[in-house]
Amino acid sequence: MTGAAIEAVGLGMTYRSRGGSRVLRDCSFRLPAGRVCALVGPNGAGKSTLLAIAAGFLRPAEGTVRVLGLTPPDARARMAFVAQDKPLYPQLTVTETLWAGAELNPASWDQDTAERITEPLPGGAKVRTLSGGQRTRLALALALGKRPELLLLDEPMADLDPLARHQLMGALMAESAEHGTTIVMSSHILTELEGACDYLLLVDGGRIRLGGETDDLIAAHTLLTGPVGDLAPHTVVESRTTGRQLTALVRREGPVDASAGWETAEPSLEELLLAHLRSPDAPPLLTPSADTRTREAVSAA
Ligand SMILES: Nc1ncnc2c1ncn2[C@@H]1O[C@H](COP(=O)(O)OP(=O)(O)OP(=O)(O)O)[C@@H](O)[C@H]1O
Repeated sequence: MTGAAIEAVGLGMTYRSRGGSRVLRDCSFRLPAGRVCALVGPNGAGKSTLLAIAAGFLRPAEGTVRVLGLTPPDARARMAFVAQDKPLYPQLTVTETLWAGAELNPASWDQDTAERITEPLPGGAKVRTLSGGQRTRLALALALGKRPELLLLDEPMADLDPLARHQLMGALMAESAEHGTTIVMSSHILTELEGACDYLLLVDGGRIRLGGETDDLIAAHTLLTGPVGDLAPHTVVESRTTGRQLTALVRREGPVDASAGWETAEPSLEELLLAHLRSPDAPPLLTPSADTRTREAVSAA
């Protein structure tokens, strides 16, 4: 699949009850189709708001968002959204919920996939009697059964036990690999994302701080440890000194000065994210595939 699954330009959002203060500001990014994207950021960063806008449940105050090349409401039939509170009909049973999924999505419904996900649940159990994790399983079954091109998941794994998390993560990965489904998954559990997601969006304070291929974002950074010294010309994300010892995360602008006596290492995903979260003034970084200006520049040339 080619093209963008999501393309946002200058997205801004306010909630009236917050007196007009911005919860998203000037968010511009592109998520190429077919990627499994981790949406990370601290509590209150704006992740759920961003997902709800992409799903067409909220209208942005500023800017535009295109989903699968369409406005979010027009793209709804081709995407699925599992919100944090997993809204389901409490009076329906598990089996009836899947029937409803089939009725609502006659053209695309995949009963086998949905049943594979709900397999451990008793079909006759009413939704209102299910545990939080069991409801999550059913909500994911509905979403995957729809066979969407884009799957938006807001903290999907938070209430699942480790085995269920492992199994459902595997099902999501298989779905993406087999059908090219784009998946966006918000989470605070970095270990769950590290091996699974090949794309990353870091939202912090309503802004996009990092966006792009996880490997490329990691590779653009270097951890330096050694004697205190001049870090120019590199872009410093975070630097700490203890006595005469320096620890810094930088974006390399050319080779690292061999005479400075620094040891260099590639940061882990966690080190990369934590350094950015501790340094809100570090400049944002979008790889070319995530940068909406790249295509404008290419088409203008
Ligand atoms: N319905 C609402 N009305 C008013 N303010 C809201 C509403 N929903 C979210 N907010 C505010 O918008 C900001 C972003 O919230 P959002 O839920 O998008 O963050 P998040 O990154 O998903 O957080 P978390 O990781 O805690 O789920 C927060 O300051 C929150 O208080």
